[in-house]
Amino acid sequence: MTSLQMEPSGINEMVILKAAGLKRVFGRGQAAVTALTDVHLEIPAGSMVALKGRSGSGKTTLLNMLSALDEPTEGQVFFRGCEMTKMSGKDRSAWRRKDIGLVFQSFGLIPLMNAYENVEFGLRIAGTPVKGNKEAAEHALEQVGMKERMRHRPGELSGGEQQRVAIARAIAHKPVLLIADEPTAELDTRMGLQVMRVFRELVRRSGMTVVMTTHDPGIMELVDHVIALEDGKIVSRTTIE
Ligand SMILES: Nc1ncnc2c1ncn2[C@@H]1O[C@H](COP(=O)(O)OP(=O)(O)OP(=O)(O)O)[C@@H](O)[C@H]1O
Repeated sequence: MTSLQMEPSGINEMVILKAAGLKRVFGRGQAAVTALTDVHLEIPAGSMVALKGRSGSGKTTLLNMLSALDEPTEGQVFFRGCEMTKMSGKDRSAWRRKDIGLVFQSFGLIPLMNAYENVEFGLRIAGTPVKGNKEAAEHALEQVGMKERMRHRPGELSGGEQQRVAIARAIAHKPVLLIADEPTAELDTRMGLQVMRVFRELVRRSGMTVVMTTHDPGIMELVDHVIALEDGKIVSRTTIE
């Protein structure tokens, strides 16, 4: 492992996401909690990056800033050089729907819908035109190795398979950036590795960028860069050789 320089610089085509001077304070006065402070980073396009840190270190808060689900108290977030923190809420939502896929620890599948219906429904609620949705949903399920099981409901699938369906739902609209909050936390080691393999293939085949949080040291070895947080600050950046 060597130290990774991800200090802020000018607009760089190879940088998909950049954060400059991020700070996030929740609440006011005596009850104020500073969840993030002085965060600068650059995420290289087509890489897998893990944010690590103890519970409460600010990982989810940072992911929420990077995906524009939440706004920083101070600082800026740039996507391909374009400042997201300046955009209106409406424009940010439109950007998120088009360019970002979101994956969560708890899968979030609808129990009464089979795998295919979950993915296709995800496309519909994101406002993707219905024409082409069937092909897009099937292609996404194929990419995660779940096409054969697409008529199965979540209750008939293992945790790892459910998470793969959730990933298919997140990538069906072909986002360039996948943001995943503890995607392997509910899974055993073998299934966690399956999910990581799926991410790796998405990066390799379609050049997607994956930014995820994790507590698991085994998972961290499988990414390209690890950013460690402590008390809301970045304390180390490591490139995995
Ligand atoms: N909406 C909120 N209101 C007040 N404090 C918050 C809020 N969200 C997060 N925090 C606080 O900000 C800090 C960072 O929380 P965050 O969820 O980002 O940590 P985390 O590293 O993702 O933790 P975990 O691994 O447990 O998910 C914590 O002290 C948390 O209590």
